[in-house]
Amino acid sequence: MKLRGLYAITDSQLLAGKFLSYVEAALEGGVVLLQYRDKSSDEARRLREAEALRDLCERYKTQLIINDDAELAARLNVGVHLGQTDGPLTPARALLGRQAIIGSTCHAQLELAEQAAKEGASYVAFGRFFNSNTKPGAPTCSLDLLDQARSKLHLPICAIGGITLDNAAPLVAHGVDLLAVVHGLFGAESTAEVTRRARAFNELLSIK
Ligand SMILES: Cc1ncc(COP(=O)(O)OP(=O)(O)O)c(N)n1
Ligand SMILES: Cc1nc(C(=O)O)sc1CCOP(=O)(O)O
Ligand SMILES: [Mg+2]
Repeated sequence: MKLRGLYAITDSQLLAGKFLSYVEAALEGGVVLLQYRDKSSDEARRLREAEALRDLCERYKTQLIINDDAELAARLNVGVHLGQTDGPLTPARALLGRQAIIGSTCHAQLELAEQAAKEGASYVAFGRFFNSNTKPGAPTCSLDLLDQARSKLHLPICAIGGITLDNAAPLVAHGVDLLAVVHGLFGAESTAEVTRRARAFNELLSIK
């Protein structure tokens, strides 16, 4: 499966009271990957919500990725995204199997991406590129790093951090395959606007 397109990431605060309707609106707009990102320790709610997202993703033929939690991903038979402090890639790959999508946060460091590639990552994520409402303190990353990454890596490249429809085009021009977005998608005023934005992000990546 080619990993190219909009990568929507949920935010439990931003989506409070409209979680499934906004996610479904994004899927309607053609999201390629959907990440369940919930930083709480409410295991029961996390399982319930992740199961609901898995069922929705199955209907829309979208791949679900769980943030941080390889065990939960294994339980649901979906992918996982791991940051530098979320546990090593190699055991996660062994747990989830060869087909699973496993993403790795590489901040602005090419060496981290090369290491992730060796350890079996399916894509590498760089960021943050712009001011982020969701994670204002994340380290920053430049477009130059994308050029180096594109020439050295043979994996899909994901960009994250403050991405909106107004600032995403240069990322695509510098070789990004996946645009990972929270606020620039789910900060919309209505479900119709979420769907419109999702389609427009994919059009930037020449995906209709
Ligand atoms: C696609 C994508 N890229 C980067 C991150 C950030 O992961 P991490 O550094 O582990 O931070 P948290 O998201 O866990 O706060 C991500 N989640 N997704
Ligand atoms: C979860 C996350 N990780 C980042 C990184 O740079 O690693 S930036 C970020 C937040 C992305 O949300 P928004 O699209 O609202 O900025
Ligand atoms: Mg993490």
